[in-house]
Amino acid sequence: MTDAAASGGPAPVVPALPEVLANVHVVALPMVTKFRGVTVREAAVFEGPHGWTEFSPFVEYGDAEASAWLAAALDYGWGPDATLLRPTVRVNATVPALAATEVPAVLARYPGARTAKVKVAEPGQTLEDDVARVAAVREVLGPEGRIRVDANALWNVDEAEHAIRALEGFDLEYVEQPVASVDELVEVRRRVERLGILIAADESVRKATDPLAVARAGAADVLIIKAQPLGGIRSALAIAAAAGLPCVVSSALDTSIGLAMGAQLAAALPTQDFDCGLGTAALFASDVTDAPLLPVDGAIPAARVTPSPELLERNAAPADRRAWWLKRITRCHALLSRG
Ligand SMILES: O=C(O)CCC(=O)C1=CC=C[C@@H](O)[C@@H]1C(=O)O
Ligand SMILES: [Mg+2]
Repeated sequence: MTDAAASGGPAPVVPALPEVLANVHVVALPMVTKFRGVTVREAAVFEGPHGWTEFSPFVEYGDAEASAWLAAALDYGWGPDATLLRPTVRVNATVPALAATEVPAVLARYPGARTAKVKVAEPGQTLEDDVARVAAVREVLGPEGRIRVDANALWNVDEAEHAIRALEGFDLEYVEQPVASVDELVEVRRRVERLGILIAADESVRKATDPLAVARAGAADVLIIKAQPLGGIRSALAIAAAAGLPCVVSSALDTSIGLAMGAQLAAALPTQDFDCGLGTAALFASDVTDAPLLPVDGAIPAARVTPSPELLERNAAPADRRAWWLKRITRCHALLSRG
């Protein structure tokens, strides 16, 4: 779990449990395409005095890791509002590890996006599949488009070097989490430095005990920061400031309520050199609001989202799943209360 306090972050805001549980809706949102093995995304959304907020750690995460996501939800609903420096945030298209033939249809879901993030290194697929997918994206975006790839730590150092060389001709903006550990990132970065390809760290920031270890080791050129896993907007801003590296805010496959939290984090960063991975409402067949944060002209607004009661009802998770989420919130709340 990320320790926000250890990185100089703000003390968590923890309202009493009955206040948190007073108005929890658990939803199960269908997706248009499988993404990181997920076809139905479960999330808990609830209302604090500052507006609607979201708690949606992936179901396989343990309580210690999930409690950082609860800290984020509570901070967004109960804590102070972030100071926003821009009203909208440019987003990238997110291309799951699909066949190259499916790429044009996926990109069409992100009107105006000039950047695409392409998933690679999917188990059961080959480097040829990745090359074909990236080629198809380059074909649609044209030479001016920006392409980044995300391996989710699934390569070893040699595989990463080999794959990056195979993909080099597509003019990559950066390679996200090619390998798992900070030491391996350092080595891959050293090996591809001469190619002028940047390395970004994602899991090494959001799943690390010390989210600043990457920056200290010089293991990446860019940090991927996510509001929920990093304990909230204020905590993520503190990590970004302490790291001193360019940051790309990305979604956690949140509903539009959580995406708005991410958009506010992005809008509060002092600089924004890269498009953000916050266009993922386009991967959902249904959301919690009639006005989901779908990209328009390649951007989404950095404004809070209020759900529609009809959609909360229509997308409500089954009773056993709702009970599971309420227990999870209760356990994570206990961990946060203990400090
Ligand atoms: O960054 C994007 O374009 C979209 C978000 C995204 O890729 C992710 C969201 C949720 C879980 C992660 O496996 C994944 C990522 O690795 O960045
Ligand atoms: Mg990633």
